[in-house]
Amino acid sequence: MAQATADLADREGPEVRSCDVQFRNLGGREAFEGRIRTVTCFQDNALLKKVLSEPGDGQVLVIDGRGSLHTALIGDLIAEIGRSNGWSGVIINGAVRDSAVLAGMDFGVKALGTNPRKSTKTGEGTVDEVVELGGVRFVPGEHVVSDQDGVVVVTEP
Ligand SMILES: O=C([O-])CC(=O)C(=O)O
Repeated sequence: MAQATADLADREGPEVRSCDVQFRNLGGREAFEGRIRTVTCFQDNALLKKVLSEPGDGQVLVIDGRGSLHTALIGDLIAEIGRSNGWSGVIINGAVRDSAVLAGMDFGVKALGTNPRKSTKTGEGTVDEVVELGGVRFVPGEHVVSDQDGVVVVTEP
C-alpha cells in the first residue's frame, strides 16, 4: 500500500486534514486512495451512477448524501460499474446496500451504514463541488487516502 493515514498524520502533525466522521469500511478493498471527485445528492443516485460510468483512472468519488440513512446510494451493481471503470473507491456520507457482496469486491467503500431501501433516480444533485465532512474540505483534484484508521486529504499524492 502506498501511504498509511497514520504516517500522513505523523508527517502533517496536528493540522492534518483527517476526517472525524467514523465511516464503516464496507468494501473488500480496505485501503484505497486517489484524486478526489465529488457528487452531492439526497436519496437519489442517478447522478453518482453517471459519474461512476465515466473512466475512473484510480480516482475516489466522495458522495455527500447529506448523511441520510433512509435509502441506499449504491449497491453491488453501481459499485461494480465503478470498479470496472477503474475507480479506486467511494466515500459516502450516506448508506449502501448489498453489503455482503460489497465486502467481497476489490473496491473501496466507506459509508455511514446500510439500508436496503432504493434511492430515487431523478438525477438531482451537483458534481465536483467542494464537500465538507467531519471538519475536512474534500476539494476536487486534491488527493484522499482512506484506510482502516480513517480518511485523510492531502493536496498532492
Ligand atoms: O440501483 C440502485 O439503486 C442501487 C443498487 O441496488 C445497486 O447498485 O445494486
